[in-house]
Amino acid sequence: MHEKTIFALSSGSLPSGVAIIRVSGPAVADTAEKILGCLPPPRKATFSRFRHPSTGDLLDEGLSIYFPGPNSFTGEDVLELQGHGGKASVEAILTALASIEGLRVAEAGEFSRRAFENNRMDLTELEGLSDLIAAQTEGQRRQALSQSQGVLRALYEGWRSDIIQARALIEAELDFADEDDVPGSVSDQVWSGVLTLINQISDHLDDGRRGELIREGFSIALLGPPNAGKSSLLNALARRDVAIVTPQAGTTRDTIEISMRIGEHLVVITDTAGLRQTDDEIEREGIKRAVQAARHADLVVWLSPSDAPADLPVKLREIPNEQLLTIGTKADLATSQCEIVVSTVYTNGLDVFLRELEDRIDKRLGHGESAALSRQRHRFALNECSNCLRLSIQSKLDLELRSEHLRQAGDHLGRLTGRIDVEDLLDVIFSEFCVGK
Ligand SMILES: Nc1nc2c(c(=O)[nH]1)N(C=O)[C@@H](CNc1ccc(C(=O)N[C@@H](CCC(=O)O)C(=O)O)cc1)CN2
Ligand SMILES: Nc1nc2c(ncn2[C@@H]2O[C@H](COP(=O)(O)OP(=O)(O)OP(=O)(O)O)[C@@H](O)[C@H]2O)c(=O)[nH]1
Ligand SMILES: [Mg+2]
Repeated sequence: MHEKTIFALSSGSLPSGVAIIRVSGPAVADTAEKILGCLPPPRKATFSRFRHPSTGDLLDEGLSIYFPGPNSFTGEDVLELQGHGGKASVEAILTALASIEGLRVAEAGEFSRRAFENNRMDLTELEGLSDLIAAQTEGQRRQALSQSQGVLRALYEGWRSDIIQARALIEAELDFADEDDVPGSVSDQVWSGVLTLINQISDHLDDGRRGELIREGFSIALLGPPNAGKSSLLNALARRDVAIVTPQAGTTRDTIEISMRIGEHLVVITDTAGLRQTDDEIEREGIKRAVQAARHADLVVWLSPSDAPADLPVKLREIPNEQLLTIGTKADLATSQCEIVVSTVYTNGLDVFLRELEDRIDKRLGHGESAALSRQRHRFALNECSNCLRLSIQSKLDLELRSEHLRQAGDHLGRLTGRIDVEDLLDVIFSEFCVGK
């Protein structure tokens, strides 16, 4: 339990219709007495007057809710003061709270941190909560909500307890190794169970980075010869004048990124320098970056001008078919061989193009059918876990060593959910939180 009671404005920026100030910690009951004159009934929204604890001045009136611990968001006693969302009203209440002995302003993410420390949430749920607040698309919202409700926690804790169970059986076998009548079949079963687990983890990892792409954004690179209309298309998609467009070939050099929503998903679209042979040093650097962007993209859109069709250059032929979409541009000037054609002059074909993008993105990212890992941290830990499990099933190794590999495998999952030594990770995770969360 923490000594200090923390408080902060938990609702959004002011002014707002209503503002929610949360207080959490051992001094909550005392705080309620001082500000409200009494402790409101548990878990009931109660109309109250908020008064300054020493002067008795009326500060605001609103609703108060008391959540006695451990049945609260943080697991501690929590008091919510839901007042008017004026800057001065909120300031007056915060100042009054600060004047009470034992209370201090919460740091960013501190309410959530206490929820973690009181075992109300594990690390993956915390990350889900942080993602939920950052979510900008329906896909992100759905994934973050289910993660904050513990889909990954359930999966990883389940695996961890399987490993602990397996290790217990192996340890038992080690203890009885001197006795002649121990059947080998127990450990055979254990190792076949571990093999099943390795396969489950591998299926979970082998998801085309679905969860990470939902969270970070699906990346699309626009490539083509100079003057194909890449920057014009970027501007049309962004509906603003982001990139310079001129009739001169070789206008764009730096890569230019925009973020937008397509269907349920966040997408990052990169405009690039037109590909051609050139002696211009700056342009050459731009082309190098363009090729890099193409290699890192989840989808490359190749723009072939209808009036001067251009094939995909050799250095982009390594890109797999399903990550490539060729479209004809400047459809107003000539007929194109391409199935999808656009014209940014008459804004023709943009809707068909967008629908094709949406289809491809949805196919790749799905609709949150199964639990997907959402961070590289998860991928690293699961890979480490899996490596240890693979070592543990090597029958030529000493049984004691194999058991040790099992222990390490379990520890990697424990770090993933925050059950073991994660102090260093906490600061990283909470740095993403805002004050009041
Ligand atoms: N006013 C308000 N709205 C809010 C929050 C809040 O803190 N205050 N939340 C802040 O994130 C979210 C809801 N999160 C919460 C999570 C748990 C409990 C809670 O009291 N849990 C108890 C009782 C559960 C139950 O009755 O089933 C418990 O888990 O024991 C409250 C809010 C979104 N809306
Ligand atoms: N007729 C017609 N002209 C277009 C269309 N799209 C772009 N243009 C023109 O083509 C020229 C080149 O357009 P950009 O968008 O700058 O082409 P880019 O592919 O970005 O060119 P670089 O940056 O040089 O590689 C400009 O003059 C545009 O106005 C189109 O759909 N139809
Ligand atoms: Mg350009």
